[in-house]
Amino acid sequence: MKLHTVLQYLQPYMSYKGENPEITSIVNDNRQVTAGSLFVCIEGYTVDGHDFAASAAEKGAAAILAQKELDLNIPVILVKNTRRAMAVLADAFYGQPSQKLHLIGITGTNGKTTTSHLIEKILADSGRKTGLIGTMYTKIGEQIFEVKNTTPESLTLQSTFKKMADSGVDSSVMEVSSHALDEGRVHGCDFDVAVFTNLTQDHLDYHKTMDEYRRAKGLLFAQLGSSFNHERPKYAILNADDPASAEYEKSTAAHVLSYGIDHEADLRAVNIEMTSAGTAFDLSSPFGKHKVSLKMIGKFSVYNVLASIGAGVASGIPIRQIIKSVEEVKGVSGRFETVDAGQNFSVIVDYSHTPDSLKNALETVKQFAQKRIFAVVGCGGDRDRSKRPLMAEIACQYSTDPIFTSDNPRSEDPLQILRDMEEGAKGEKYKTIVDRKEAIHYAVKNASEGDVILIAGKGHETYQIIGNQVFDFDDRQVAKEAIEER
Ligand SMILES: CC(=O)N[C@H]1[C@@H](OP(=O)(O)OP(=O)(O)OC[C@H]2O[C@@H](n3ccc(=O)[nH]c3=O)[C@H](O)[C@@H]2O)O[C@H](CO)[C@@H](O)[C@@H]1O[C@H](C)C(=O)N[C@@H](C)C(=O)N[C@H](CCC(=O)O)C(=O)O
Ligand SMILES: Nc1ncnc2c1ncn2[C@@H]1O[C@H](COP(=O)(O)OP(=O)(O)OP(=O)(O)O)[C@@H](O)[C@H]1O
Ligand SMILES: N[C@H](CCC[C@H](N)C(=O)O)C(=O)O
Ligand SMILES: [Mg+2]
Repeated sequence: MKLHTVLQYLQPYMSYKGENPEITSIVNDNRQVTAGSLFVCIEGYTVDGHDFAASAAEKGAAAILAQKELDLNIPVILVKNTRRAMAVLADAFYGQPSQKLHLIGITGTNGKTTTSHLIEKILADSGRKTGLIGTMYTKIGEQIFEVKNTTPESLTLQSTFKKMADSGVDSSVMEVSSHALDEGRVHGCDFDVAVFTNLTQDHLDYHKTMDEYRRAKGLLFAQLGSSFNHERPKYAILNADDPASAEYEKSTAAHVLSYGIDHEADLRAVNIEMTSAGTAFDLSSPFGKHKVSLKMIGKFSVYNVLASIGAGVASGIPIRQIIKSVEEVKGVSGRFETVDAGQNFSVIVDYSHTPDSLKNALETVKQFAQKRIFAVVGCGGDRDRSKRPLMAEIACQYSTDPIFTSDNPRSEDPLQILRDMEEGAKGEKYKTIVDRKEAIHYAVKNASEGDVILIAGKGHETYQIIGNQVFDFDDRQVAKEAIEER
């Protein structure tokens, strides 16, 4: 594509009449520059991409997109906001691929990964060829690719959509993080269905206040197309039991389908019955009443299933078929996953890393624990500090044997993270074991018949980040070894 062609998409932002080289790729990392690249300089949170412009030019970049003057011997195109311009160019360069897909976005503090997998299964079972983008990986058909972020930046995202469309994918499900909405990583994404799971505390290191966090998540609904294309209707699937939904309903022009348990909703679960083997409920919906019998447990699973049913209905799939699909799901990797090595107590590995998800997980455990509940809990470093004492307090309140340990300390001192946690547990009985492996072994060694151990925070993760080193670490594996050692 010629530089002038690429730039025509930025006309509202700039005018440029210089050279017109061929643009072979658009990148925002100088390490990815090859001959003919357009290098986009992003002012980041840790470094300034403008500092890598000279290196990009040396590596053969054809042009630079910047928001600061740069003195280089290749064309430098100046715009006010490179992140925004990058999203516009990404969409154009890859041929507006999201318009070729039935695109479903999911936002909310907890449940995005789980819900996205449920929706993917519903779509796949109905004969669609699916793609998925989220915390664990990107999936194109059956192929799996590693990811750095839950929601990638715009260039990666749009190139992924193009790969999906090129390989015959017709429907794609993605997690949309609040960071991505705030940074405009999803600008240009033509969502057909936007799903809201819930809003509780997390990420206040980034958003500062709950109001700002709520506003960021709301962008997904505000940005759903505001024109009524009746051949391709847009839907917002909102949680009637979460107060933020009222605001999101006001901010979207899309059709709204609500779901809930405690409040009136289009899709409502009533008569919920839970056992340690599963959850059954009656679904009332505009399409009649249906019995649903899940293999997953917990009230939160019912919410995720209701949200997925909403997305399925909004995707034109018959409700009976949707129910059949969700009834088959055993669970999602690292989410309330049981570790079974023949022991006479339960071990559950879960990805709860927020106060609300930890409380939900422990409340669910309480329903079938016969005696003690061990909660092995840590909090991530370089993340919202204010959730640490809250999570510690919840661990003390909802378990009999709270064990505070490390999650991914990242650049922080693991002992300081534990001290932050301990602030929330004053006067309570708990144990602190900084080494996660030791903490898991301690719980396993001390558990007896009928007890439950919840190992929270790292779920599917197969690593632990301490300082800037990444160590192999898998809670499920470590728990298994500990059980075998008993
Ligand atoms: C705080 C935050 O949102 N950071 C994200 C942000 O990074 P940044 O803007 O700070 O980038 P930077 O590292 O300073 O680099 C600036 C520019 O210089 C470039 N660069 C940098 C180094 C170099 O040698 N050469 C070079 O060209 C970079 O490519 C970039 O263009 O933009 C990057 C690209 O989109 C993200 O990968 C990065 O996520 C980091 C890894 C992160 O930890 N983010 C977390 C907080 C996050 O976004 N989490 C949510 C999930 C939350 C949830 O699900 O609960 C997510 O969506 O992942
Ligand atoms: N609907 C829900 N409401 C509250 N808690 C939930 C819900 N669904 C799952 N959880 C809890 O939250 C944990 C994380 O779930 P999941 O990975 O699906 O969320 P996520 O929103 O994708 O998280 P992340 O923001 O880290 O990507 C689960 O392990 C479970 O304990
Ligand atoms: N998406 C979340 C995942 C947290 C997982 C937890 N294990 C941690 O490292 O804090 C985040 O980036 O904040
Ligand atoms: Mg996720």
